[in-house]
Amino acid sequence: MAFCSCNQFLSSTYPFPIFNKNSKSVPKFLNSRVPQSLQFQAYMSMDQCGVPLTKIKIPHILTVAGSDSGAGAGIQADIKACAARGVYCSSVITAVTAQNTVGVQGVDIVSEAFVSQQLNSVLSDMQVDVVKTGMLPSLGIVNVLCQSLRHFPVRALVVDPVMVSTSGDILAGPSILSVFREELLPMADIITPNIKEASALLGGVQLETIADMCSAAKQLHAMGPRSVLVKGGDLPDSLDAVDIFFDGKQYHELRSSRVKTHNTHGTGCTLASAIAAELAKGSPMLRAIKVAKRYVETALEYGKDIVIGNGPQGPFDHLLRLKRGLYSSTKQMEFNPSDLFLYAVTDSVMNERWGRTMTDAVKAAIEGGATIIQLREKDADTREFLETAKACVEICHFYGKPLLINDRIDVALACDADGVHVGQSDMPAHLVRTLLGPEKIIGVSCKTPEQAKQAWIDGADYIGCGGVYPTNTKANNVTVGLEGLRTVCLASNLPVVAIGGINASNARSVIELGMPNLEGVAVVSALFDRENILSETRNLHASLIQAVSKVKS
Ligand SMILES: Nc1ncnc2c1ncn2[C@@H]1O[C@H](COP(=O)(O)OP(=O)(O)OP(=O)(O)O)[C@@H](O)[C@H]1O
Ligand SMILES: Cc1ncc(CO)c(N)n1
Ligand SMILES: [Mg+2]
Repeated sequence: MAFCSCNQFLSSTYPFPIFNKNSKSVPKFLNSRVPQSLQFQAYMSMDQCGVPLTKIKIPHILTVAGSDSGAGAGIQADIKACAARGVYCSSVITAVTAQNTVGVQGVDIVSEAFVSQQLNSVLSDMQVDVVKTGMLPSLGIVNVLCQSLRHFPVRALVVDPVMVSTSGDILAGPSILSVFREELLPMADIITPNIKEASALLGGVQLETIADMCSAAKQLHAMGPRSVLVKGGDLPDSLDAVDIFFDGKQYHELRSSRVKTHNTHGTGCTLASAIAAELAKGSPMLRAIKVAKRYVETALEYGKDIVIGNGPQGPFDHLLRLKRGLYSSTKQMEFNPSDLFLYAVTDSVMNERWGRTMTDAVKAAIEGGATIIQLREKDADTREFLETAKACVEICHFYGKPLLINDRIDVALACDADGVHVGQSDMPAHLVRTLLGPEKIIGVSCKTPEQAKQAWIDGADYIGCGGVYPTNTKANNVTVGLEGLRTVCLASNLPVVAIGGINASNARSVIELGMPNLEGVAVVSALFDRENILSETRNLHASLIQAVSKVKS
């Protein structure tokens, strides 16, 4: 059945018009023979491409700020901070700066008419919750912004009164001060000046102590904003990063440890965007500031050692990810279905029985021909498991083999494993994919065609199917047999690895099923509950090679 396009969809229950409300055309199918109530349900639930029309209002920040070509501050910082804090961010650009870690080499101011046009485009259409302002380089731009805000009121306004970059370059001159004081500040729910900006707004008073910051916050509050945060990132001789929040009644001293780093370019823009993000999610002001400050501190800590540029003040890591590559000895393994050929699943109880360490067992299995390792740990302490997992990642990567973690997504993330394997009662694979991201390898245990189809929809990379034969390794495990394995392979769009009671003598029957997407066998006891892992793995590998060549011939 053909359905009409998205922009003809209007919901009477949704508080905002989601799609083009000017569309007057009546959906064609309303004239067809399908009962109208059914048509409406179908219409409500999917578009012409079969895409579900789920109505979710995303918190939306509009940043009105300047572009920083070095991308540590300005619009670029705002968008990254909003992405990190899980809100949508649109952007009205007021100026384009040529800027790097050394300083600001040039500024090109966008005309007020074009700033106005951008504001109109976004505010007239996109359901903005909170506006956050940064660099507002001309009096005209501040004026058109105030006009737009009066015309399109939003839930909250966060004003970061950007004037001077940390490098000392002027981003907005004294000409804007009067319109700032008279027009913009009284509309703001919060203003977030740093020490220099607070001083400039107050006509040049010196601010050197926390008491000075409190007094400045009070005087700025008298100019009309609902609350004031004076930021102390540049407070001389302060061991902590101290900010003062004044809500008109009470002062709050917000203190965090000062991260020892030169990578602090853009902390102010980032803090203001993160405050806006929390407000858009519904937090009250003080809570929004505390969360935002904690986020800035975490991001600074995370990015304190990164090197970008040669200047005195580098950018940091808004998404807390850049550092990852530096510490892992090798990059994430790319998944190849042939990795499933001889899939070794570890068992620490068996290792104890034979008096060996996990790392020795993993090493022996790989040297014997294992093509992928899964660490399966049911009882160990998390900390002990993590340490073992880290050591095993190193070994596996040394040999160029992927390492997966059974069940424990947290451990997989913490040791930067190549992926995880989950069962039907563990976390659903689509959530695992969300948590681990697009690169990691995800395997799912499936016993039925339905489970196999779901694993594919959920974004898994492979299916583990079993128990093929009865096994003691897993209690109460249903044996699906070779026939069950065949059914799952036939139903699956994904590569399959067979598991359950497989060893060197019966592996051949599994391979001889001849299913094109059956890539290999997974084994526990046949390798690890034996005296010599190396020779057992070699044997199994040889049997598999033999079986495959027989199937091919
Ligand atoms: N080294 C640091 N460690 C922890 N927090 C810091 C550090 N430097 C700044 N901050 C915090 O970052 C936030 C931004 O304050 P800051 O005074 O740096 O703003 P700013 O001067 O406007 O920044 P920028 O102009 O670089 O964007 C404040 O909450 C401040 O306490
Ligand atoms: C564009 C821009 N906005 C704000 C700041 C303040 O950090 C900066 N350096 N550059
Ligand atoms: Mg600033």
